[in-house]
Amino acid sequence: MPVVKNVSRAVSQLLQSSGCGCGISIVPVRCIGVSPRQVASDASFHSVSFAESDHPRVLITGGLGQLGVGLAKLLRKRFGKSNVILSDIRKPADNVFYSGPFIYADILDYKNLREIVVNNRITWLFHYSALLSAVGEANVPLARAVNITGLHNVLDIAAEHNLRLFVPSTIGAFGPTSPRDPTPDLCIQRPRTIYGVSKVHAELMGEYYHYRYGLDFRCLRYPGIISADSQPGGGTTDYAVQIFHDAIKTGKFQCNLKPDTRLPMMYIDDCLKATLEVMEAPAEALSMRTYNISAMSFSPEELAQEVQKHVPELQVTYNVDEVRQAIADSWPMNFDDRNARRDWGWKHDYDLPELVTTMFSFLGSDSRIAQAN
Ligand SMILES: NC(=O)c1ccc[n+]([C@@H]2O[C@H](COP(=O)([O-])OP(=O)(O)OC[C@H]3O[C@@H](n4cnc5c(N)ncnc54)[C@H](O)[C@@H]3O)[C@@H](O)[C@H]2O)c1
Ligand SMILES: C[C@@H](O)[C@H](N)C(=O)O
Repeated sequence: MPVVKNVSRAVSQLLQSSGCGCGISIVPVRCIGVSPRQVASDASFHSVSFAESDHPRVLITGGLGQLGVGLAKLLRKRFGKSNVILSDIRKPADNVFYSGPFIYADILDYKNLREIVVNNRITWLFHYSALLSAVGEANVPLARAVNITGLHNVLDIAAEHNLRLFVPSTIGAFGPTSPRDPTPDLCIQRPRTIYGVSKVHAELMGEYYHYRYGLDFRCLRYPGIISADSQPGGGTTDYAVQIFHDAIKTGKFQCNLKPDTRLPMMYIDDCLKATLEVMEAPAEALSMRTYNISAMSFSPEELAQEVQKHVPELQVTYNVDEVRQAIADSWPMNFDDRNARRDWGWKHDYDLPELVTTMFSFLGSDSRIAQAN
């Protein structure tokens, strides 16, 4: 198949000349065929001005979840609206659809994904599609397909087209035999969820592709992320978002984790800032390809106390979900992120009091139960 050979040779030469230094960069090109699908072309986002071409051309997969829309907003501010394409398999809300390019992309459809990357001349890919910890345990075959098979598709396309690839990992990539307080970057990782297993797999595969094929793979292990304008997608740390909504709406919150369950957490702005920073960091600054990032660590009772400073009438009860509790009990309590701070200057802005104040100012604490009564 001459086309395959030529592409393989060309990409290989490109990688070697980009100085990955490994000298064995035969990219894992899959059989190139004619894709049955054509991505609808949108003249406004295919015509790129000279100035815009200086910026990366970005694709975000799984972009309609808790984190993707915020990431698109941040990247569009930096690289221009038309240079950042949000994608998912779900239908976007009007405000998302009209805020910039959106495209359907199923990461399990290799050809469709490749076509999007080629047609839109993508150079950076943020791979956000995943099933999180609790929903993953409820549907292991689907979690395995999306989190592992989907990742394989993304890795091959990224290597084949010389993309810079960001894949988020998680505190969930550690397990009960990892040191939990604090958890360093490099230690034993034996997670007990399909989510955690798939994320360790992603870390290892990404690093393998980096050393084997020169793929510019970058990965951060996120703590539980807290956001005001987007809902979490079925994880163990979701309670830390729900408490704000319930405090405002009903003044009552039922927590599905025990009061003293301590987990690393982060406000979304810090998470997205770190993601952009590590993607923009010069390659020579990165002594590793997968970093822990940390901001704060708290338990439900500590979060409730801080929330009660804003909503003193909040009543908190506990009704433990055994699946989520077992997951939380196997995860880090504190994250050691010294390597990120040293290598590329990571620094968080939000501790617990700032997080809670920011959440209430975003959600409008004035509209809390007092008004509903
Ligand atoms: N939110 C957190 O607290 C947190 C913490 C650590 C790591 N992460 C990681 O960050 C990433 C984004 O997290 P999130 O909270 O936005 O997740 P989310 O569950 O809210 O969103 C995931 C998105 O993936 C999409 N998806 C599912 N199957 C797909 C498929 N076949 N093709 C394309 N898209 C598909 C879903 O429609 C959904 O919109 C994930 O990889 C997650 O593991 C998140
Ligand atoms: C921690 C993270 O990966 C996600 N919020 C979960 O709880 O599954």
